[in-house]
Amino acid sequence: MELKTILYYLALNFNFEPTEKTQIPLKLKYNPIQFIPEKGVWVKFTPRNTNHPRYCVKEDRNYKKYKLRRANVELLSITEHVSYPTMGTFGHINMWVLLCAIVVIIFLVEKYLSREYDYFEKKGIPFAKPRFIVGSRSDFVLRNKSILEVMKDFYNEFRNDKVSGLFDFGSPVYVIRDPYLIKQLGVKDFDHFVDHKFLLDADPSLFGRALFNLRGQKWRDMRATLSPAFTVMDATDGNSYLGYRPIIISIGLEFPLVNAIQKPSKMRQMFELMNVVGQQFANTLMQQTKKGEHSFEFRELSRKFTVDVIATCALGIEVNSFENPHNDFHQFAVNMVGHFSSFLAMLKIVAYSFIPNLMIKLKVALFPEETTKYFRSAITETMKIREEKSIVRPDLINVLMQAKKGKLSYEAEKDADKAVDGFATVEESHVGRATVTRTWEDDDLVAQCMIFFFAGFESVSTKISFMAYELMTNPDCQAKLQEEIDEMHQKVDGKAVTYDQIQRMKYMDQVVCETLRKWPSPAIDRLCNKDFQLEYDDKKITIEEGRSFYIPVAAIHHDERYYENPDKFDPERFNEENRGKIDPGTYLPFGIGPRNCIGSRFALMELKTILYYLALNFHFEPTEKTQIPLKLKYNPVQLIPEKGVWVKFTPRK
Ligand code: HEM
Repeated sequence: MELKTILYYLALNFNFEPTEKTQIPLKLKYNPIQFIPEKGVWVKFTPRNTNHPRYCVKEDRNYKKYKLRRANVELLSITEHVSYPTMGTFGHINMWVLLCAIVVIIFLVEKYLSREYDYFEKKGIPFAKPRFIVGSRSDFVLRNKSILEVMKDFYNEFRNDKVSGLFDFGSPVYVIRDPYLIKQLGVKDFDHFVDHKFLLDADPSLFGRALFNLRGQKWRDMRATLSPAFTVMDATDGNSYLGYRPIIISIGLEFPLVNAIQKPSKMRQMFELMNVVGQQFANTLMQQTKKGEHSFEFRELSRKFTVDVIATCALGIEVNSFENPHNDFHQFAVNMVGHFSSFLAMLKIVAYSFIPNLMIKLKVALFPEETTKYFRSAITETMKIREEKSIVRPDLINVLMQAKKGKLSYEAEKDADKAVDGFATVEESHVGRATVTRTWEDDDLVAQCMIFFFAGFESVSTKISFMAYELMTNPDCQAKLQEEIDEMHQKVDGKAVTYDQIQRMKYMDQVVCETLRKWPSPAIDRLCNKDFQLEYDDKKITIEEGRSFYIPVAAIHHDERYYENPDKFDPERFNEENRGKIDPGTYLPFGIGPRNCIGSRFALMELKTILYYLALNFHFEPTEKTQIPLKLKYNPVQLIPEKGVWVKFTPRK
């Protein structure tokens, strides 16, 4: 009936003719279930010149495309007297073959994945019971709980066991929850557990060459190459530093001019750049509020800050994403996060762990080719211009250019410098302090810019939004923070703060530390690269090469044995008196040991800078869109607010 109806009205209204795109004779593409024209059926519709009342074809593009196309196949079949039957018996046979093949494949996959389901049982270690295909990771498919809840469930199931097990699909993974063992495996016996579990170094896109994904000696060399960029001490870079003052005079920002004789550390130099972005951000927000726009989704908003920070500090590009949200860099960043958090990307990551050889053969890349291309050309072009014009700018590109020439080395921090940093900062180990002689290819260096770009803007903007949420819902904390900020503002006479001044703000550090405690990365992981004898209580077990473990950071941070009333936001946990009582094995926002977060100082600096300028200028309040209490959406990599964090900014008097 449908066919006849559409045929009636179309033929009533139009003449049908082939176009230059029409495939004549029509060929079929392969489809086991039905006949489908290989290149569709292109038809030119010419309205017929008759006096009948016309049927009006709906001006909906999809409707037209779909309905007309379907009708045309049948029209051709009728007018040309060519019969296009359904697949009939043959089609059904094919369908059954297909279904059987699917069932057999599922059966074989399950058989393959379940081959090690007795791994922990044999070792006498308690473990989360595996389920069909997904092992213990049904969260990955169901996505009905946040990763914080998933981690807490694993953790609480074996509350009193120092070590337990779970199955990432078919692969057995240890879960280490005892603070002493965490320190042992993460720091003391680090040489057995150098790399991450997911073998993404084979990813043919630039991402595979990024520090996070490198393994073994290559990782050690790259870590040592990059670490001078993240110290607070001066690095000997062989360049005479002439002072740098970013040119953003038009909006009348104040910032200290770096002294030409005293050569500041890389971090301090980068802070100057960040400071400018912080003030610029607060100024633009102030202008928006004057125009009557007060409420913003804070994660989205703070991404604009972090994109600008990372663009200037890492890549030497100045953009104002708040004023110009469609700039290439901001768009690129948003697309990159979109790709990374997609289900497809997660599948690729998992596949790289289980079938790395096949993935390498198929050259499956985590990020699309355009992303890599765009990034590569932006960085190499900048490096080329700098080389040609002898431009020296205190940013990561400069560090990488020096690293390429072998002109960088790490200098130990003075104790005084260490004291300046926030409590959460993680120290660089002997690995990062080593001298490197390896020559890097351009792509190796570009890849580091890419990971800094990615890590620097996405993880930080998410943490900033949690911080804003906590300050809105804990107005006492907000008031106390503003008191400290106002004091500092008076002390610097309304000018910009310096790195050391902002780092010495105690309550601000407490707020940041507590935010990172309550909303950390879900877990960190390590891969065993040589057999290890693990001894605890009366047990002795061997963790074999190729096995891996998780440290369930988020669950540890929410364990009331370490943090009383863990769901409460309480910056006093990190005051002078209390912070000394915290066991480092129970506070891991930036990971642990030589493989910890290389950007911890940078991240803290970003968090504090934005907090300083925003809390100095605005009160944060919830809007009717703010989700209280905040819920998390499912994401296997990080904690993300389900409905964002809506904030109303009211300018302070
Ligand atoms: C608040 C923000 C951030 C948090 C919570 C965070 C957290 C982490 C964590 C938990 C790890 C894994 C550590 C481990 O396995 O022990 C990590 C690694 C890493 N992070 Fe961050 N990060 C942040 C910001 C940054 C920034 C701003 C950068 C760069 C500018 C950065 C660069 C990296 C890199 C390159 C690694 C891999 C290190 C390696 O494998 O040697 N992160 N981060």
